[in-house]
Amino acid sequence: MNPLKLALIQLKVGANKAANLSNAKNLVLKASQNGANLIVLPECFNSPYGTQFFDQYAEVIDNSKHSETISALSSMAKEAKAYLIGGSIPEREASTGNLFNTSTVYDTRGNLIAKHRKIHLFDIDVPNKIRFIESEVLSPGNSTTSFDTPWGKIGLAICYDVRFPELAMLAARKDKVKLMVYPGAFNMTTGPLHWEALLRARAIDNQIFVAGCGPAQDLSASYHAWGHSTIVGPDGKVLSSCEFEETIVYADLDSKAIDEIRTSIPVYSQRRFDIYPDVSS
Ligand SMILES: NC(=O)CC(=O)C(=O)O
Repeated sequence: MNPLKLALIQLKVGANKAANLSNAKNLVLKASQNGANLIVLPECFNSPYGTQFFDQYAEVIDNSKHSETISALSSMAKEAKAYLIGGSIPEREASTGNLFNTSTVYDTRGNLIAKHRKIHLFDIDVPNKIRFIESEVLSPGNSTTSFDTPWGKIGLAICYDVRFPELAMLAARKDKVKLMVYPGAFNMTTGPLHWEALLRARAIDNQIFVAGCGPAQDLSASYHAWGHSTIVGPDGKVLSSCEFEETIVYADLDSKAIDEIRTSIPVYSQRRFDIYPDVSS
């Protein structure tokens, strides 16, 4: 099997949903023309990121009746003939009206094959820096997500979920994922402090590939994103990254690298679950 060519689209997101979708489409097609097999968009890619926007931009995700964004993503994947992780969007659950931060995944024919609702909501208050309380308007998801591809299983979670190592470990050990993908949107406070460190930590913990895809920075928006979309190898080295601008970050992922690091530094098989089977209390 040839390596998986991964493309992270660091999209510039604005207030106009139709423009965001059309911009995403252009860059998805560009990534596929450059040979990408799996293309990723950032967290909240069809709407500005902010609790004040989620209700206005929310869409129902329904297999039989596709929303504007779901239809657009499905067509993009089909036209690109690539797997597509559609960043995330504000989702409205039809039966309850509850809102979620939700990522959807499409195969090369445009079929919706997986859906992840952000499990850990971004509730932080750093004095004089940033206060963001997603739980004021969003409900949390309650399940982990992985999906099959010809390159093996891929795990999916969203942004703040990266801070919780248990999720990636579950995916790596139970689902045997080779790559964990996080559409994200860190900011100018938490980005420089933690973004790359967390992505590298999840890769080193589990000896898998890890990717985080953020939006480009827009200083006229209320939320100043950190950008820095990054792909990390199973040995913890950054394979590819960028800064703040709209761009596409690529890397070729060969699963042989996972076998090599697990053989040379075998922590994957040296874990002592007899000593720490449950650390929840
Ligand atoms: N946007 C997020 O969910 C998370 C984030 O910015 C952070 O953890 O920092």
